[in-house]
Amino acid sequence: MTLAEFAPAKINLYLHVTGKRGDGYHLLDSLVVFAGIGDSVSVAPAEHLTLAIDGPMAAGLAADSSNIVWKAAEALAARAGTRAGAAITLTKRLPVASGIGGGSADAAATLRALERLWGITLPAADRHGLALSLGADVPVCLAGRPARMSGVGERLEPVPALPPLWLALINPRVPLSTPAVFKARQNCFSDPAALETMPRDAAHLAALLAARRNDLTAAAISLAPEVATALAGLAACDGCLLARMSGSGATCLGLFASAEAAAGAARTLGALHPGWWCESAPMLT
Ligand SMILES: C[C@@](CO)(OP(=O)(O)O)[C@H](O)COP(=O)(O)OP(=O)(O)OC[C@H]1O[C@@H](n2ccc(N)nc2=O)[C@H](O)[C@@H]1O
Ligand SMILES: Nc1ncnc2c1ncn2[C@@H]1O[C@H](COP(=O)(O)OP(=O)(O)O)[C@@H](O)[C@H]1O
Repeated sequence: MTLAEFAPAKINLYLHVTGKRGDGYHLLDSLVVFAGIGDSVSVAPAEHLTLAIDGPMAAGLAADSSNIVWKAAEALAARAGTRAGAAITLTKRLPVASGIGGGSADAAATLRALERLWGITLPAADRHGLALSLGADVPVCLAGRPARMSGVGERLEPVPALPPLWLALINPRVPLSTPAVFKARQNCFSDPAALETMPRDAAHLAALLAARRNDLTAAAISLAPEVATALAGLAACDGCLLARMSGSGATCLGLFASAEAAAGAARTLGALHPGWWCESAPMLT
């Protein structure tokens, strides 16, 4: 018996840094959605824990206890008090350290898959705490649906229904470390900016988002100037309603009202920048 879970890319449609906690973690306000492109995690019964990694982005990722998939499995086993093992396979399609939460999505998919394999149902608060202990982005990835994320990532609220939307996702293949980007930013803060109106369509959503920002963009560009090139390239594509960086970068997203327009942008930028990761996908609603 093998059980598989999809680990979709996490996209920050806006990301405001609203403050800083005493422990150095930043307070955020973000509209988080998921894309129909991602990694996958499959699990099968086994006596011990093992991890194998395949897929186009597997290179350089260690299949040992430093991998967040392994950490998620160990943390769940400890919390549930089980000594069961599992043979885990991670198929890595998302670029590593790229602002689209690949590791967080993998951790969340691992928790979901192992809960099924091991027959575990944790109380909701324990499950949430376990996810947060793995990373600030893991709770939203575990919830797996569009949400307003605040606090350091622990507060999740439902958002108004979002219209159909397609994304071009462009990564210049420069890994960016999340702590390094937070460290490089100017020490100023934004107001929270929840979406209060239900967007009529993709263009309306883009207009609402245009009044918001990703507050980590300047810091990411200071470390990886290619981010600015990706944003300008996306903005110049036919049908691009908004170009923005996701998370701490370097992946940038273009918002489009059709699958064809998003795919066209990914093709155009892929042809201009061989070696960049240029994909398109629907937003999952
Ligand atoms: C910035 C965001 C936005 O969604 O996305 P990514 O760029 O990672 O995809 C996330 O908050 C990242 O979440 P995640 O990658 O899980 O962060 P963690 O592993 O918990 O923390 C890594 C480091 O990032 C910084 N950090 C993270 C989250 C936060 N709210 N404040 C922070 O200052 C801290 O320096 C921390 O040591
Ligand atoms: N399964 C995993 N996938 C991606 N990165 C992982 C994984 N396990 C551990 N990591 C480490 O986590 C760091 C953050 O990676 P990732 O989650 O892809 O980035 P981001 O937080 O920018 O979206 C990387 O530097 C990588 O070494």
